[in-house]
Amino acid sequence: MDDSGPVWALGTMSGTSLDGVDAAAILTDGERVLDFGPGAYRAYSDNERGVLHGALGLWPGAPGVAAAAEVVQDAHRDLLADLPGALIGFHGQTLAHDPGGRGTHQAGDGAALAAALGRPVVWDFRSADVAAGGQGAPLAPAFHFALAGHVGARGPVVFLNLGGVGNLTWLDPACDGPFAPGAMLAFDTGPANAPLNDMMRARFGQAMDRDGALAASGMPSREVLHTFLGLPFFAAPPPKSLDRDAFAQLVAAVTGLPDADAAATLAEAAVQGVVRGLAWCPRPAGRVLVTGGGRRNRHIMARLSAELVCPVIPVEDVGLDGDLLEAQAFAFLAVRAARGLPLSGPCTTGVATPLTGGRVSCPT
Ligand SMILES: Nc1ncnc2c1ncn2[C@@H]1O[C@H](COP(=O)(O)OP(=O)(O)OP(=O)(O)O)[C@@H](O)[C@H]1O
Ligand SMILES: CC(=O)N[C@H]1[C@@H]2OC[C@@H](O2)[C@@H](O)[C@@H]1O[C@H](C)C(=O)O
Repeated sequence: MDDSGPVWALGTMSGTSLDGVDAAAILTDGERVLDFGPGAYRAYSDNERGVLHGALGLWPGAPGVAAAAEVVQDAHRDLLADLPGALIGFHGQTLAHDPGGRGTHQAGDGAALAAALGRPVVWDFRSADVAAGGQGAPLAPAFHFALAGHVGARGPVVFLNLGGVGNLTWLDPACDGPFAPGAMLAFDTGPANAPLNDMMRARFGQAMDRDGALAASGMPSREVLHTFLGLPFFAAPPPKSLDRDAFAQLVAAVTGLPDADAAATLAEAAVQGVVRGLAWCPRPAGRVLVTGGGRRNRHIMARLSAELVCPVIPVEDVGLDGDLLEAQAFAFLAVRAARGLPLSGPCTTGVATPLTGGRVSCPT
C-alpha cells in the first residue's frame, strides 16, 4: 500500500484477560484518526479459554501452542468475516513475553487469516522491536498520541489502560509527532485485572470482581503490598513491559487472606503500580483518561481518584470507546506498518531509534 491517503482499517485485540476478541474499524492515514467505524466482540467459550490458559507461558513449537493458535485464528475469522476494512491489523494472543530473553510470542498465523478472509493482514507487531533490543510493548502509544489530537487535548495528558496488565502513556500533544523528542513516555505499570480475575475464578468460579464490589468491602494487606512494591520492577525506570503472569507471586501471597481483603490487596496493587508509574512522567498531566475493562471497576477508579491530584476519568468522557480502543490501535498500527511509519521508539519500548514493524501477508 503506497498510497498515503486515509483508509478504513480493521484492528483486533485478544488481550491478556483471555475473555475474548475485540475488533474495530477506523479511518486513518496512519498519522491521524479521521473517523471511527463499527466494532464487535466475540467471547471465548470456557473450552477455548481453557486451551489458551493452558498455553500461557509457552513458546512456538511447544505442545499446546498449535491448538491455541487455532482457537485464536478461528475466533478472528468468525468475528472479522462481516466487518468492513481494506486492511486488517491482527495482534493475536500473547502467550509469553520475555523481551530480554526468549522474545515475545503472539499466537495466531496472520498468513492463514489473510487466506481465510481474502484481505491483507498485518501481524507479528512486536517481534521486530524485540529483535532490535526494545521491550516489544507497549505499542498503543502512537495511537494514543493521534487520539489526543483527535479529541483536541491541550497540554500533557495520560492514557491509562487497565487490562489484564496495566500500561500508561504520558504525552504532550503540542509535539510534532509521537516520536518527536519529549512527545511521549509509555510503559507497563504493573498488574491490573489479571491477578484479581485469577483470584475470583479460583475462589468463586467468577470471571471478575464486578464493579470492584468485593475489593471495596475489604482492607488491603499492608504487608503483602509492602513486599510487592519492593520488587525491582517498580524501582526500575522505563522502558519496561510485563508478561501477564509476571506477578504470580502476588496471587500466591494473598491466598491466606479473607476474600474481601485478598481482592482489596490485588486491586490496591494495580492502583499503586499506576501511582508509582506516574512518578516517572516528565511533567504533571491535566487528566488521566482510563481505558480497558478496569475503568468499570468502581473501586479501582475511586482509589485512583483519591491518590492522584488530577481528574481520573473514563475515555468515554472525551468521546472515545474504552472497550474498542486497543482494537482500534491495531487498525492504526496496521496502516502505519504498511506505510513504513514507526510503531515504537526510545520513549515507548526503549528501542534505540524509532522503528516500524509487523509482517504483511496478502491472500494468495
Ligand atoms: N464491570 C466490571 N467491573 C470490574 N472489572 C471489570 C468490569 N468489566 C470489565 N472488567 C475487567 O476488565 C477485564 C477486561 O479488560 P480488557 O478487555 O481491557 O482486557 P484485555 O484487553 O484482555 O487486557 P490487556 O489490555 O492487558 O491486553 C475483565 O477481565 C475484568 O477484569
Ligand atoms: C506483550 C503484550 O501483549 N503486552 C500487552 C499487555 O496488555 C497491556 C500491556 O501488557 C501492554 O504492554 C500490551 O498491550 C498493549 C495493547 C500495547 O501494546 O500497547
